[in-house]
Amino acid sequence: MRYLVTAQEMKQYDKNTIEYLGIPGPVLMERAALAAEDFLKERFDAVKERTKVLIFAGMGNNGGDGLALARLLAADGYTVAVRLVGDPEKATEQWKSQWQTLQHFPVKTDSNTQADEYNVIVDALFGVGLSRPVEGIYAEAVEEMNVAEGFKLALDVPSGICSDTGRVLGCAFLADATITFGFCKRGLVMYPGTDYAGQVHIANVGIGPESFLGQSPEMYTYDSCEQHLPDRTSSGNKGTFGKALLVAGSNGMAGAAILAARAAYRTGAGMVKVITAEENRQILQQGIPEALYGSCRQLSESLEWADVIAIGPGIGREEQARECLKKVVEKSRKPLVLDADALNLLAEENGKALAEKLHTQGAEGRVIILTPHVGELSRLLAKTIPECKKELPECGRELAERFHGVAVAKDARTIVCKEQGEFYLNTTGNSGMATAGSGDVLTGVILGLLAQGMNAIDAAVNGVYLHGRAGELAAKLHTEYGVMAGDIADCLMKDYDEKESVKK
Ligand SMILES: NC(=O)C1=CN([C@@H]2O[C@H](COP(=O)(O)OP(=O)(O)OC[C@H]3O[C@@H](n4cnc5c(N)ncnc54)[C@H](O)[C@@H]3O)[C@@H](O)[C@H]2O)[C@@H](O)CC1
Ligand SMILES: [K+]
Repeated sequence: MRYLVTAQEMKQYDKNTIEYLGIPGPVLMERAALAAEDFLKERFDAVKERTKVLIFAGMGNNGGDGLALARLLAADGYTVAVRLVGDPEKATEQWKSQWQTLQHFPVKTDSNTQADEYNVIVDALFGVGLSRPVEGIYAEAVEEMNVAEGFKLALDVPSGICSDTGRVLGCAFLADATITFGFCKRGLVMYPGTDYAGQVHIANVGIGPESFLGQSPEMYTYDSCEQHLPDRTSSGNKGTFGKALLVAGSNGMAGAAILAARAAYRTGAGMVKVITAEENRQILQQGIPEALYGSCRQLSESLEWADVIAIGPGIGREEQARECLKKVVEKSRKPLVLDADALNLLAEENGKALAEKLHTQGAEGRVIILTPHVGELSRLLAKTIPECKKELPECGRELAERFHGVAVAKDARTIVCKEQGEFYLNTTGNSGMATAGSGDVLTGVILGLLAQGMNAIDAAVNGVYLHGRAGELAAKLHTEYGVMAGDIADCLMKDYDEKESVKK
């Protein structure tokens, strides 16, 4: 598990480390600079004589990190120059102290440096203290760094990237790599910040969980399959691994049902039954012979049969779909995944009564997982799409609260939200997954995990992780251009090592 922190959280943890744990600020800064030095030495020690480093330093402690790095590199024999950007009179105390020390080292600090004469550019303009758009001399400095040739390293956060959202404030440094201190900042994994950050390295500078003092970060991610999948009993039969009911596919939309059913099986469900339009019967049975088939008339008895239910992929918004949704809500209390048109139906004026019922059921303990993309989320919350995109965690949480369930807010960085507690931000996947049917596969994955007895939050978190990971494997085979939803379903679990619970 990897924490993702906001600027405010990071500042609080800095403060706690210094004031409560008693580790002085200059020690933290020194460790930050040492980590950055190690990072550069690993890459450039072999060509030290030819390496010329130019560090752009702002007037805050990020600039202070830059000054400390300049000193360490110079002491180690590197050719180093520092370009100050801002008014040193207004610099922080730690910065001033670093500046004093730097005067004893062979570092060029006049303003005549030309970025194109250096082959390593370090951005130490702003870190988590960035508070407004980058303009004027700061924007000019960012522009100069960006057009320069050579390797580009950002300290803590690329200047201009909002640590909390990944948004560009004015303009931003385009790094090859970012070395970030203490904890990974949210903006380094969210878009577009992640593209500006390049490769992200997290340096331990002595700020750890001990510094939380009861206030752990609100967001986390996973970097590998470290999270646990349901145990598989060797003696289990198909009943052991759960009976999953999938209500999917109106006339002409059999593909959605096939994709979701295949994904549920690939994730480990014992039995999958698909309730779909009569017209889809043949194509469904050819497309996925492993699945049981049922018509909409058989929904009530199938609800009895099932352990878990998903409804939505390709159902459309016609009367039959509305009838099915009504039955699923009114005649069952079993764990339920709601996706696609099931969500759109709930957002409609005449879906409000059903939404109310679900809210009550959620409060009474029914497991409810909603998997809206931003458009569906905006309809459900009666907000605009830009509003939802801008505040995806908050909007996801609002939806989770509304249904007393778990909301999977799908975007390039999908966020899993509970009513309270931390958010999971997913970092697996790629642009190849923005393709028709990809969401149907995710619904199947989550359904498959629920069928095996996983709780709602674990099924949602693991589901989006595995779905994204399958997308990465599919892109290896077909490139991001060529990935189709069926490829994602086929790549599910392909690199999962049951014994190690990590990527092979
Ligand atoms: N507190 C600590 O002990 C540690 C801090 N560290 C470094 O310190 C950084 C945070 O330092 P600070 O809090 O001083 O903040 P920054 O150095 O990120 O920048 C803050 C300064 O920039 C100004 N500023 C913000 N946005 C601006 C804009 N768009 N245009 C012009 N000026 C702008 C602010 O008014 C402030 O003076 C971290 O990112 C990290 O690099 C590290 O040394 C690790 C330990
Ligand atoms: K920076």
